[in-house]
Amino acid sequence: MEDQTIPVTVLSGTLGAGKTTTLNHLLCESGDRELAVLVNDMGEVNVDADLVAESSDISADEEELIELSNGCICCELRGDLLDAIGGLTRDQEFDAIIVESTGVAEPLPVAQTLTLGFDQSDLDPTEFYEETGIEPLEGCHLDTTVTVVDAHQFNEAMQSDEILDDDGTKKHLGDLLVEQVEFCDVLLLNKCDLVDEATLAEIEATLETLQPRAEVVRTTHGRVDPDDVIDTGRFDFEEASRSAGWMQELQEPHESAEEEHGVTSFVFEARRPFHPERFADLLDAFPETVVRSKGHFWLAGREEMALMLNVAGRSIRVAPAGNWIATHPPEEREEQFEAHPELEESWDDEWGDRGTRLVVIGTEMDHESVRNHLELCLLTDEEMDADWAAFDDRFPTFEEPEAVEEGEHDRQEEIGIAN
Ligand SMILES: Nc1nc2c(ncn2[C@@H]2O[C@H](COP(=O)(O)OP(=O)(O)OP(=O)(O)O)[C@@H](O)[C@H]2O)c(=O)[nH]1
Repeated sequence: MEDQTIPVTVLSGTLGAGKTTTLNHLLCESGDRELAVLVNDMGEVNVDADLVAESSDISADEEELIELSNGCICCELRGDLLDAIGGLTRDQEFDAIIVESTGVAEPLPVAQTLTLGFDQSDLDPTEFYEETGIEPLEGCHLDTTVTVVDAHQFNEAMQSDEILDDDGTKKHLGDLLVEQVEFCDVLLLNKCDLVDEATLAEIEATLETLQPRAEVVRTTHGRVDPDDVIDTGRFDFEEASRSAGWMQELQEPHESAEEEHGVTSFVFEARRPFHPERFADLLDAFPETVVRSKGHFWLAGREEMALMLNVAGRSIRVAPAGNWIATHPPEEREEQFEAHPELEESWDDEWGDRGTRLVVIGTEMDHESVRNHLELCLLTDEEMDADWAAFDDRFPTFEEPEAVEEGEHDRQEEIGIAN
């Protein structure tokens, strides 16, 4: 059923991608639609809000332009974001609300705040309300999440070593870029005027592989048809959380050799562990043709815990991925078998569920060579019989593996040995 409440669109995108330009275009082209906008800047002064006010007929003194400064709406300003939207829906008659995030904001926590705040999901929001003191909002719904991608900077950003600081949380530019691409309904490939057709087609193919569910729209100076990004009805939290290309690839792996503009992928699987020193060496010099890799792996000497590899451009992170089921008490193991029969089928008599499953997505990537590199990191027959604890292991040590959930970036540690 169509939601009759006010649709909210969230614009994300790295610094300078063209979010403000797109917002201005939407304000100019909104026609009969009354738009309210909410602009988030990290600094004390909201430069973007001033720019929006300057170049459109909307004014910061009026109710329809709200600034949220000195913080980030994906972190400490989550409550302020909901308060501001609550104020807009209570006091004024608007047809749609647009939220412009800062260039370092992660879209998932923003969407989570909005879906919980609007009580739009099946998740239990009680804890969230208690933590934030927020009342559930009525009268609006998260409708479309849009990521603006700078076509001119895309390849450079993916190869960049630049580290961004989002209020203490450090992350690579490529990592943030991939996160923004993987979690959205519409991708605006902006600054198309600065890039040739072949490069555009290649970036488009990468974007479609990273996020197969999103609509990709090419734009110049953010000139998008407002109907493509406002009141589209495209957002669905559960679907958005599951739709990243790497996740789909892990669920239904297929070696995609039929390349589209050189973008291909494969799943690497192994039932013996990586040698910690050789795998660390490989991550230190990971093939540049790999754009994205994600999945869990087994490191010799870490028989309690699975580790998660997260490669996005030049960013390489390793985080705990929970204890192997083989370490669980037998009754819990039985429960897992009932819930996931395939687990029992692939169970190893000696090692249980321990193993490696990584999706690897790349541009002009030599599958054989990347596969070979990974295979050479696996323990040899001789090493399988050696004392694994004696191997040189410079991966970080992690505590409390069970408590960590994928997506909780603040607990993920920069690997330190890569880059
Ligand atoms: N050539 C070209 N320039 C563009 C295009 N879109 C935006 N720009 C320019 O790129 C610069 C950054 O654009 P903004 O809209 O401010 O980017 P933003 O994403 O809001 O940036 P932050 O708020 O700093 O994160 C401005 O100088 C724009 O005029 C485009 O399609 N082509």
